[in-house]
Amino acid sequence: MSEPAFTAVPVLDYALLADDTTRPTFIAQLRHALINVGFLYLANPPVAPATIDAVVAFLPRVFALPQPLKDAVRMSNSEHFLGYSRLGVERTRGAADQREQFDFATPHENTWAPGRPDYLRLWGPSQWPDEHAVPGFKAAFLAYLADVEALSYAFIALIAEALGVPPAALTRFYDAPERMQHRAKIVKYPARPTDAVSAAQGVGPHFDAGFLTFLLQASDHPGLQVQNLAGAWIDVPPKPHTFVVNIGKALEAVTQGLARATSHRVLAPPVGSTPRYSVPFFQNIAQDLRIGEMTLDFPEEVLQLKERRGELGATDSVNFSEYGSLPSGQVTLIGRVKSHPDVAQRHYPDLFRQFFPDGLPEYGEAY
Ligand SMILES: O=C(O)CCC(=O)C(=O)O
Ligand SMILES: [Fe+2]
Repeated sequence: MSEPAFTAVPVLDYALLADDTTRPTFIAQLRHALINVGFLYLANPPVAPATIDAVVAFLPRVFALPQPLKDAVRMSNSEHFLGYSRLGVERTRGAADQREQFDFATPHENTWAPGRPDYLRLWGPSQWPDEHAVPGFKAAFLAYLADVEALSYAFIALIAEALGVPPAALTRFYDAPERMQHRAKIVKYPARPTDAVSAAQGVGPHFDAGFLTFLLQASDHPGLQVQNLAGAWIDVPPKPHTFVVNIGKALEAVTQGLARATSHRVLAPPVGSTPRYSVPFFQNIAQDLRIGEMTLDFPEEVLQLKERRGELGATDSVNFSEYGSLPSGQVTLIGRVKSHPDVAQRHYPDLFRQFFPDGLPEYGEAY
């Protein structure tokens, strides 16, 4: 008998890990969520509420900065695709997303040198908004990043345990922590305008890259949806004091599809709504790995759970399918080029021409 397609995203309580009698329950729930859902809520995560609240309180203020201050840190300044993107400039599945965002990352000095692969230019310093205009934001966000980064490493060890492999089977996909960089962004989804039906795409259907995503739904708005095994869209409404955790395409690839990368999207808030805010954190893997050559061996009883999952229905997401053939950094770079053609045109002109042979897609002024 195969697993029925899920109709809700499971909630896992991190507090269960603190006690040896409840820990196995968490691990079993995690195994189920990885294999049959690809998404979970993590309640009571080990990130202090004050650290989260500080970031949440800043969000409306950062987006309310005068436009010239936001444009001063525009993403097209950055070969690392870090910085500010105006509403409508980002694209998913070839259509414009209706969200405004700042991409940041954990601290990292770029060491790319001419002659080395282009994807090694992807990691580098963030562009922070003017400290005088939002005093304390940078410090609050860096504190948040550090805690979620630590959680992301702790969580990958739990995933190894849930799938019956030693932690090193997964941690070998990272460089030394000081050589890694992980990204996070703050996102604002304004209400959809009255006159445009197409503007309902907050972000179109997609998979995430890398290993894990930790998403903070930072306002009380529905809109996030995930696609179940049968292809139906399931709501993932915000739940206080939780992160939403999902699997990236790289983790799916190295686990031979045991851990599912689940297709997801965000619908823009309805006409007249206040804006929705979110803060996704994306855990990367080392850039120069060809993970198609690095799959893992799993215990037979775990592999059988995959068999029981049955056939996967078609999803609406198509991105990051190149992990089998290209270095991981190149896969990420292609994703960035497709999402941010304006940035690519400026910093990666050859790749830009490859993916946009007809030039910049239409979205108002070039940026
Ligand atoms: O804003 C959200 O809730 C999800 C965003 C997302 O899926 C992404 O940026 O990859
Ligand atoms: Fe996503």
